[in-house]
Amino acid sequence: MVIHARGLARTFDTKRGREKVAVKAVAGVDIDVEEGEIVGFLGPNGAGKTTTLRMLTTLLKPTTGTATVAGFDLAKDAINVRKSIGYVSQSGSTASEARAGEEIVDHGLLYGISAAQATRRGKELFEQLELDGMWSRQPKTMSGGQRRRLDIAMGLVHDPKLVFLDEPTTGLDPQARANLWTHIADLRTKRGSTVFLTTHYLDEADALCDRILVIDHGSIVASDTPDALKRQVAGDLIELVLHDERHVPTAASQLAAIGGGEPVIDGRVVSIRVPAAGTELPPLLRSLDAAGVELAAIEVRRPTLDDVFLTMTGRSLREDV
Ligand SMILES: Nc1ncnc2c1ncn2[C@@H]1O[C@H](COP(=O)(O)OP(=O)(O)OP(=O)(O)O)[C@@H](O)[C@H]1O
Repeated sequence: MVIHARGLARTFDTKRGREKVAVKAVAGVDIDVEEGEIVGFLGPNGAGKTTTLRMLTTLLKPTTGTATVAGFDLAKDAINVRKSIGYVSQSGSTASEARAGEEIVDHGLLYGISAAQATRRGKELFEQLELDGMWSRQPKTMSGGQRRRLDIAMGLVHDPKLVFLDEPTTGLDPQARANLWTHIADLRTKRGSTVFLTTHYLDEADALCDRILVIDHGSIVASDTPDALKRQVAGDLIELVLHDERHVPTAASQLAAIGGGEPVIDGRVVSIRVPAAGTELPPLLRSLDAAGVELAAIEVRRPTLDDVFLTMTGRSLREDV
């Protein structure tokens, strides 16, 4: 287990007017992450994602709870935790004046590797992350996507096996996001890294993550593969468009027989949600045919993570950042 956290909690004391109030940012979470997994940590604004990440990366002390990260105890051995992980924060960490290569080497020195080692690793990472020719460039002259990849290179210069990425693609255009997804997936396939990332983007979690943890109001409300989450909450939608409205009752009773609840009827369209449409369709089509029900069209729609999120938290994720 690369991350094993139990009851991790953090309360902040803040002031509301003159009154002192305790804000429970994270209310006691259990997190297990296996080696080689890419895990997405999702939740609406203020749900507690960054606070959890800051605790797991030793930047913030938990109020209560315990964790081992990369095999070291978070409370007793923070130094070794820090040496074993990479952390790419939301804002990035590049100072604007230095050259990209210098920043990488400085970062390596910070982690206790030699300048020669940091240069070698840095150049290798620049190649892997499509930053060839950028070694002597100032980060402020780079595009958003290039700067984000430079942030990631900095987080990887000491060759950590566990990488934390806080909203890695926020603010990038769709093409740069898709490009970064490839690089994040490569971290696992080419380097065997474990990746723990926070995101607001459901499509990102869906495309990239083996497993998704959903946090809401400081508590984890779901942990599963994207597919299982979608099946669990929403189910697939089967929609039959009939040639003849007179066949609606027959079609409806056959859909009801699948056992997914009451079919919804709208003119010549009869639909139902079922856990997994793939296995239901062949027998359904045969029995509709046998009953003489002619179809004009059939549509199957898989639920999106959006459906899942809305069902679970009653809130939608901020998609526009
Ligand atoms: N230093 C702090 N002092 C007081 N309250 C804080 C502090 N840091 C976070 N909080 C509060 O804790 C809660 C969780 O914040 P956190 O930043 O972890 O959420 P998040 O899920 O990362 O949100 P976002 O998606 O906006 O980054 C919020 O209510 C926030 O206002």
